Amino acid sequence: MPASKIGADVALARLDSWRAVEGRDAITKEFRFKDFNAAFGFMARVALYAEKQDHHPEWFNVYNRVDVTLSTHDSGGVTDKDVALAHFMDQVAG
Ligand SMILES: C[C@H](O)[C@H](O)[C@H]1CNC2=NC(N)=NC(=O)C2=N1
Repeated sequence: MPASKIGADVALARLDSWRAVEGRDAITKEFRFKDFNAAFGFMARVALYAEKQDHHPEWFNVYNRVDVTLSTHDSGGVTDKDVALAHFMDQVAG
């Protein structure tokens, strides 16, 4: 049973410094770290959480930068699962 869609606007009201994606029901944030090691450590921790939650980010990494987009593919938009993953990412990023 896919999670029910809440939409980007509701999700953004529960989060800090995430943004809506143009033309798609998704949320996005650019994380910056001191170096590649720190960026990859962030991705490694998030990856384990994502796997445990069976809910995975769309992300791009170059050096100390990790650009993240979250949406629930099975539900066709943003759900509570994306909010939970976004909160976890913000905690890990510090
Ligand atoms: C089969 C597997 O449970 C599903 O494909 C999961 C995997 N991870 C997922 N991640 C995200 N972001 N959205 C999904 O709908 C989703 N579905």
